[in-house]
Amino acid sequence: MFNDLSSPLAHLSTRRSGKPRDLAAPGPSPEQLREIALLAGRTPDHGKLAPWRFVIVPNDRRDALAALLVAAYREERPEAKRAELDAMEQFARQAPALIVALSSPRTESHIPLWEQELSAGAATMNLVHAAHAMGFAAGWLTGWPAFSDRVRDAFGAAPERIAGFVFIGTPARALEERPRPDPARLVSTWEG
Ligand SMILES: Cc1cc2nc3c(=O)[nH]c(=O)nc-3n(C[C@H](O)[C@H](O)[C@H](O)COP(=O)(O)O)c2cc1C
Repeated sequence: MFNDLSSPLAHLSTRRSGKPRDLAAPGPSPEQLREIALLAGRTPDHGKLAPWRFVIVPNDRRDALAALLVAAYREERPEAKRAELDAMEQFARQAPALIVALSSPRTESHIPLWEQELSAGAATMNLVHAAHAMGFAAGWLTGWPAFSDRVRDAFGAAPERIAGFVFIGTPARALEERPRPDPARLVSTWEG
């Protein structure tokens, strides 16, 4: 069984993301989506900088997102084939709900950028955890859109970066396990 919510430990040991393209209704309500983002604000960060933020993409803005991704992709790759543009459209439209997680580093701070970016990754993971704790499944994607300056500029401004597109909904097909790290390589004991 995946995503067993009977206890925090049960959830951590059965946690499995949903594939965004396989996420269907029901998704979170607008209030739940906001709550998910607020819950992810409770993330460790050195220096209390909160070097991340979350942008909710309402469903009535998905067409606008699709148009943005297609235009940005075409601008960078004028020779793009129809299938590539279709993939951008599908990316923007998949799953019932979407939150864009931004890494928002404070460059004036003495806290190293690396630490701020680590915290942004942790905050994005907490978005996934919050969505799962509410009974949904989430999937964290980056792909081409996360590395396009034009797309980033539609959500924020440099030096911000898109940490991830977190899609949320209910798995329309049974989740399948993916390979997990070899415990022998994953954990060792320092022998000094
Ligand atoms: C930073 C980051 C970016 C990712 N981007 C993609 C992506 O673009 N496409 C993809 O198929 N999976 C991507 N993944 C992996 C998915 O989130 C994947 O479904 C996830 O690793 C499933 O693992 P889980 O079941 O342990 O949550 C990304 C993961 C991370 C952490």
